[in-house]
Amino acid sequence: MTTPHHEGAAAVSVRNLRQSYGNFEAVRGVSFTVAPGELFALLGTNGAGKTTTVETLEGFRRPSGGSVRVFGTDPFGQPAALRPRVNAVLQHSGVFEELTVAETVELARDLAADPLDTATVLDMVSLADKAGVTVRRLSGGQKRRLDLGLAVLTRPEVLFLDEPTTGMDPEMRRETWKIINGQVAEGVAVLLTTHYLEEAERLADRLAIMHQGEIRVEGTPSEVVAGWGDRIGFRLPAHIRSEELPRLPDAELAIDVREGDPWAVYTVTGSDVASRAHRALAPLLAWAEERSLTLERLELRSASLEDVFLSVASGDLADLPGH
Ligand SMILES: Nc1ncnc2c1ncn2[C@@H]1O[C@H](COP(=O)(O)OP(=O)(O)OP(=O)(O)O)[C@@H](O)[C@H]1O
Repeated sequence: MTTPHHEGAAAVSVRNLRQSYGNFEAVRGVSFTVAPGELFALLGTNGAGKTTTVETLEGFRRPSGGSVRVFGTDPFGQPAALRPRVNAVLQHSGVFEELTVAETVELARDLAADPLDTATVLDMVSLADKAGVTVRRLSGGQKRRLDLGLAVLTRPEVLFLDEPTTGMDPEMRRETWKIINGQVAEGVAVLLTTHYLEEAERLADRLAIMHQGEIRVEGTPSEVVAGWGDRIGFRLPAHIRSEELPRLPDAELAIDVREGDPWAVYTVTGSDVASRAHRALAPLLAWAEERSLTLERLELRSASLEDVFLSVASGDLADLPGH
C-alpha cells in the first residue's frame, strides 16, 4: 500500500543526489524517499546508476552532491547508531566460502544484538537441509537466499536489496518475494533494485525507472502505466506497407519488430482510454474487411511496465505522459 508520508517520516531519503567517478557523473540529481513498511523499487537500464545510489545509501560513498539520509542520519562511513537498524543484500556477497551454512548464520548472529535464531532463519530461506554444507557447494540461487537470510536475521528496519533474486529459478524467486513481502508487512523500509519487471510489479508500492543517472519515471506501478495508453496490435499482413495502414482516431501508429516479424501497434492515449480504444477498433476492422485481410494475432491490451521501461531505455521520452 502506498502510505502518504512526508520526508520527516521517511526511513530513507535521497535528495538531489549526484555521484561521480572521476569526470564521469553516474548519478545526476536523484530524489526519492522510502517510508517504513514501504517497498520502493529502483529499476533501470544497465549502468543507470542504481547500485551507485544504493551503495551511497549504505554508507560506502560520500555523495558528490545533494544528500542522503537514513532515519535522518548521514550514512557515510556506517555510523554506529545506524548499523543495527540497516542491512543489505549486496550484488557481491561477502560470506566465507569454506564455512558451512549453519556456521555462516551463527557468525552473523554473533555480531547482531537481537538476532533471529538459526533454525528460524534456515527455515525461512529453505536452507535447513543445507545447514552442514559449505557455502562453496551452494548453487547461485541458494547463495542469494543465504544472503537474504543473513540480512533479515538482524531484524533490520531498513533493507537494501540489490538484485536479490538474480540466479534464482522462478519458484525460488516467488518464495523470496514472500520473504520480502513479510519484511515489508512487519514495517521494514525496503529499497530494491531489480531487472525483473514482474518482481517490481508484484512487490513495489512505488517504483522509479532510471536511465543515464536520472529518474525518468516514478510512481506506483499503476500510476506508471496509467495514461500510457492501451495498445492495439497485430502482425503486419504480408504485402501491406506501413504507409497503407489506416489512421485511427486518437491512436498513434508505430511499427514494432517482434519474433522477427513487423507488428503494427497503435497506442491509444487520453482520458477514458478504454472507450477510445474501442472506437479505434471499428475503422480498423472495416479497413481489413474491405481488403479481405485477416489481422493475425490481433490484440487490445493495456500498456505494461515493459512498454514504459523500453521507452525509457530507448530515450524516447516524448512518448512518456507528462514529458
Ligand atoms: N567504481 C567505479 N568507477 C568508475 N565508474 C563506475 C564505478 N562503478 C560504476 N561505475 C559506472 O557508473 C555507472 C553506473 O553504474 P551502476 O553500477 O551504479 O549502475 P547500475 O544501474 O547498478 O547498473 P546494472 O544494472 O548494470 O547493475 C556505469 O556507467 C558504471 O560503468
